Amino acid sequence: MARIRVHELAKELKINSKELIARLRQMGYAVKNHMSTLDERDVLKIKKSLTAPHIETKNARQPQKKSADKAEIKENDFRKRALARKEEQRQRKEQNQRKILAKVAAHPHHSRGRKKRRDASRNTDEMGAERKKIVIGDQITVQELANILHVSGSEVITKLIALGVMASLNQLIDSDTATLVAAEFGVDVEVRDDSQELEALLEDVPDKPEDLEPRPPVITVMGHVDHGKTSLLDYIRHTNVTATEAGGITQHIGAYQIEVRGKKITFLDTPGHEAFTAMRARGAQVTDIAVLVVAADDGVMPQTVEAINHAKAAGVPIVVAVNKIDKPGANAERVKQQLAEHGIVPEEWGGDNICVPVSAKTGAGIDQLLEMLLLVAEMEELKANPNCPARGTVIEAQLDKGRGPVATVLIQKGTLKVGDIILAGTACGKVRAMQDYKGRRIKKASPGTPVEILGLSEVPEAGDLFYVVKDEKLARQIVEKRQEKKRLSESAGPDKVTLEDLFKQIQEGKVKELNLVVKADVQGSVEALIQALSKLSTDEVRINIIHSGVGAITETDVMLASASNALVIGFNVRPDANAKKTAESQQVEIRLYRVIYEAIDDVKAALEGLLEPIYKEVPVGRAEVREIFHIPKVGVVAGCYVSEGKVIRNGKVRVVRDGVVIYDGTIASLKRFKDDAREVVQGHECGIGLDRFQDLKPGDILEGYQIEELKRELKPLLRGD
Ligand SMILES: Nc1nc2c(ncn2[C@@H]2O[C@H](COP(=O)(O)OP(=O)(O)OP(=O)(O)O)[C@@H](O)[C@H]2O)c(=O)[nH]1
Repeated sequence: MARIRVHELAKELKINSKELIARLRQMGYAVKNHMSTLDERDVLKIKKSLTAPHIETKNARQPQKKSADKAEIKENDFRKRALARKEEQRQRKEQNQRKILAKVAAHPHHSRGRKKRRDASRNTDEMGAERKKIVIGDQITVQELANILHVSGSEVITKLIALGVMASLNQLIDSDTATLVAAEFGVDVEVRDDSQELEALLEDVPDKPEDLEPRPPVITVMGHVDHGKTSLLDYIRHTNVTATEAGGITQHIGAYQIEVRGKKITFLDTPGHEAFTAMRARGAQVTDIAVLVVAADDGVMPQTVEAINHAKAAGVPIVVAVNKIDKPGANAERVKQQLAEHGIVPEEWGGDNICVPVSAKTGAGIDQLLEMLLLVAEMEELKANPNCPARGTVIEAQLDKGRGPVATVLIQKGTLKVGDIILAGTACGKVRAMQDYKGRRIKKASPGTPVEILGLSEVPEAGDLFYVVKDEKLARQIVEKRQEKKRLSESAGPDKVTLEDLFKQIQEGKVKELNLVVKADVQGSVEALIQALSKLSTDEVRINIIHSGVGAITETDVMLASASNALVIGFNVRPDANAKKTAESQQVEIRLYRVIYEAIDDVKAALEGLLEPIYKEVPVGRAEVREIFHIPKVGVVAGCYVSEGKVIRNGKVRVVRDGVVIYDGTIASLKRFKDDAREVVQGHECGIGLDRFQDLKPGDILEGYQIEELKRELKPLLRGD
């Protein structure tokens, strides 16, 4: 089925992409940005619903509104729509209430009071005369859905299983799935996610070309250990910053700026591709140009290759500084040759990469290097609009005893001013004070500038994006929603590609490239794997080996995979302890193999959709109901005999009467004599209470079961080890 991108549809509908995205999200479509795709069927539905007249259009047509400021209308659009919806909902609720009361009034027993009235309303629902409606966000945990549906968690899980979705109580399900489940209970769902509407307010609006002005490039220095990254950064700082400033740098922040022939260059002060990729893994892209430092006496080393691949994966241009040329054993030509083998071809050899021989010790070549950075910046046409509310990225942040949360931020567009209301991650506040990299108090900061700010409510994380927003109330609302989301999604983890769900994501158009990081014990295996895996590319999805190397899987490999949404394939190697930990926290899939063709087969099977996980119901035990007790306030408890296996409290259970399943739910209470028991094994008697089921009879059979995800017959150990 043909797919259309959101921005194309927006163009067709003559509205801007941002507005369309917000509308689509309100309608329950999980669109990420203007490049997200929609299938034809959805497009038809969307067109139909968006071209239908709605409240705002009506209002806009009223003559008295004509004079209203269009820009203001747009700005308040989301709020207005939310208010209109709320009002509509309130009216509907009132209407329903009236209907229900009218029905209750017609009911002969209505005078019996409240309880009856509640029952009456429930009956009306059950009869289908009035369908209940619930309002949910774009995702919800199984337990929360069960709560608002007033059913047990296990009932929701059972419905989910029937829909082919395996989820535990704490797991998040999307609104589409929740809608299907609710429908099973005769309940309609309205999907309304304020947080998305709020977040949409933060979305970047593309600037008009005439508003853009050149901004300083932001540079990260990378390279193998001891090749001179820190020395180079220090040399540049001292010759270009300290020497001109009496007293030098009083306040050291995570980045600094220099000026070359009146043009500024911003250097990030944490060298190395690890920090660079860690930021990227958080969704922040701050670096414009990578300076790859290679010691001329040592040549290309493993971390040089890593740095190259990390920069390439980020699509950042690389300028090579061939360092230590003052040393006797220096051989810049050999370095260039080695670099060419890794796809970094010097300009003088017809390639794209500028290589500058330098010495961080004597300073030779450094001016030329800076000139070259400006040249590349010019070619990259690095521009930003300085005249809009500021936004950018947190470079580093910490809690200062005296000053509270302190964050170094890089302004990426707009101008940040003292007094602005900003939010970053789950922190917000008013900018109380700003300092530049020299520790000087400043009142405003323009794009490309690193500044240290005070005034945030908590310490944000490096890599958090920051935004200036209109008012503190809005900032707090967004932060609250984010905190809520964070709490909810902690159990679910981020949406990463796994081999298991690769096919699904390909089908949904979410994945067009499968990025892989390949590690093996020897170079021969690395090459064999790369060759065979690369050949698996299909029309739908391209296999992209973003990094490969010999040796254990490291934390850096995992961060790179996380930043690039890649899987890690290890052949005869293991992840080290940090890599394992990071893989867990970042939800990166590491697949380990001992036979090359198994790795190939797996990826192939995943591409063809043959790697679907398999779920199986596993019996746990059986109990027979011998006697029924009616216990006041508790309800029905069945005196049972465990005839097979065991019975587990909170376990799933089915009630079978005369071979027919009459209940499917959860064991709510389990007692052995008078005491609560976690489980009761075969040959013992126990008391069992079921969740929301009272109709037990002697002779009923209780069948306990569990749902297990079957590991496929994969030899390798998956995800960690
Ligand atoms: N002769 C000479 N020595 C250099 C040059 N650049 C750096 N060094 C020396 O090389 C060693 C390592 O330099 P660093 O700047 O610490 O290297 P690095 O890449 O930052 O190292 P890590 O932070 O450990 O990754 C130090 O002893 C420096 O003095 C250079 O251009 N010439």
